[in-house]
This record gives sequence, structure tokens and C-alpha cells, in this order.
Amino acid sequence: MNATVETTAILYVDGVSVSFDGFRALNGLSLFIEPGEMRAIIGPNGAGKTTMMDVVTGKTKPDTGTVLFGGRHDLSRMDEASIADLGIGRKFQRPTVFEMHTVWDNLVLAVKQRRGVFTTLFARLTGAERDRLDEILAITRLTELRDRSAGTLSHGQKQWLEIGMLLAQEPALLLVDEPVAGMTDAETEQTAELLRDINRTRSVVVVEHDMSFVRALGVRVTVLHEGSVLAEGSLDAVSANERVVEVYLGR
Ligand SMILES: Nc1ncnc2c1ncn2[C@@H]1O[C@H](COP(=O)(O)OP(=O)(O)OP(=O)(O)O)[C@@H](O)[C@H]1O
Repeated sequence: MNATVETTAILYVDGVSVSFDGFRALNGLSLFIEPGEMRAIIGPNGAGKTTMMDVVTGKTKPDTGTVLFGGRHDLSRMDEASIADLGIGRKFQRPTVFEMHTVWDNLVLAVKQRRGVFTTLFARLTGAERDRLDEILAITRLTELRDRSAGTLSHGQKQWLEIGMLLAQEPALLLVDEPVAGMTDAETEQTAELLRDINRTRSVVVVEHDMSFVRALGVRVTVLHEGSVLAEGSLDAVSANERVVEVYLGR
């Protein structure tokens, strides 16, 4: 694994393979995300999308290949906590907010998690931290709901709150797994807007099956199939690709 590659990519994944009991979940996967980019990853079930996220976040170690963050951090040698500390945030498919706490307190807990539990659990937020959380409430469309307990939010609002909790940790790169599954059409549209807002200051990788949502994002799309990249380009370009239609979109 070579950590001296020259690259401008914030996320550099090159020739990565991962096998589980002889089955190749990733097979020479190469993917390069530039700083400030938002990328959508699509592909059939079992294509390797989740495994790709697992490799980037340190949950799964690649058998071969190179995974670099910011051109110099070799993620294949780091554990999950160190990778999160570097500035890679991951939003899993199911929301895991603290239901008994208010929206605001959930965000405060996320800030405290970032600062380190032991030193500052009882310390008050600084003015700058409060201002930042107000901004995050606005970005995640939750300003009016700040005093509601998280358990009373709709499914979509819980997903936005969890995205807000990730933002409170100020990641440079956000990985988002199927954010709109189970959302209403209106929530889906708003989630596309919300991610575009977030993408003004951060790089984002979104895995999603919902093609109207991917269209609304309006970003470059990577199609995975059998653990490697089948096609890459605009949604229109990959939708016109015969192999992509055959293995995924035409189903
Ligand atoms: N820990 C594991 N042990 C054994 N096999 C695994 C493991 N994790 C993933 N796989 C297999 O690797 C393949 C790729 O799975 P992965 O979850 O990455 O696909 P995916 O593109 O995310 O699919 P989906 O759209 O269904 O979430 C699948 O065939 C899966 O069964």
C-alpha cells in the first residue's frame, strides 16, 4: 500500500479488493473524489457499495489496493475512531438519534462527542459553538423544532437531525448511505436540497437507489457492479450506457 501517491483527490481509492470467504465484494475498485465534490454511487444489490464505505471508514480492511484521505492519510492502516477524527463522517441508513432528548440537545451531545467526553462533558458551549448549531438547525430544516424531543420527529426529520449531528463534528468528507429510503416525496426533495447546501463547504459521497433523488442532486454518478466501477459520468450518460441498463436500471 503506497502512501506517496501524488493526488489532488480528497478520497483516493485505487485497485481495492476485499474478499469474504473467497467471494470478492470489491474487485479492483478505483474511485477518486475531488475536494468540494459531491458524488452519487449507484448499483444493484451486492455491488459493493456498503463494503466500499466500510473500507473508507476503517470497518473493513482491504486485501489489496490504496485508500488515501487528503492525499496522505493511509486509511487502510487506521482504525475507525482515528478515521472519524481525521474528518470523515458516516451517516448509516437507519437514524440513531437520542429519542428522549430534544433536537437541540442531540446536537449539543454531538459537539461534546467531538470535543472529547472526559474534558468537557460539563463545560458550557461557547458562543461560536451555539452560533454554529443554529446554522446547522437552519441547514437541516429543524430550527422550528429545536425544543421538540427527537422521538416525535418524522422519519425524514430524524434523518436530517442525524446529518446535523454529523455536521456538528465538522467532517471534511461526509458519506451518506441511502438517506431517502422511507422518506415522503417532499422529504426526498428537501434532502437533495439539504445535501447540496452541505456540499457548498464539504465533500459528499451518497449511496442511493432512488433515481429521482439522484437526478435532483445533479452530480457525477459512479455505477458499481460486482465490486468495481462499471460506468461513471452524468446520470444521463450512465443511463444511456447499455451495460448499466442491463445490470441495474433496466430491471
Ligand atoms: N461481512 C461480510 N461477510 C460475507 N460477505 C459479505 C460481508 N459483507 C458483504 N458481503 C457480501 O459482499 C457483497 C457486497 O455487499 P455490499 O453490502 O457491499 O453491497 P451493496 O452494493 O451495498 O448492496 P445493497 O445495495 O444491497 O446495500 C454481497 O454479496 C454481500 O453478501
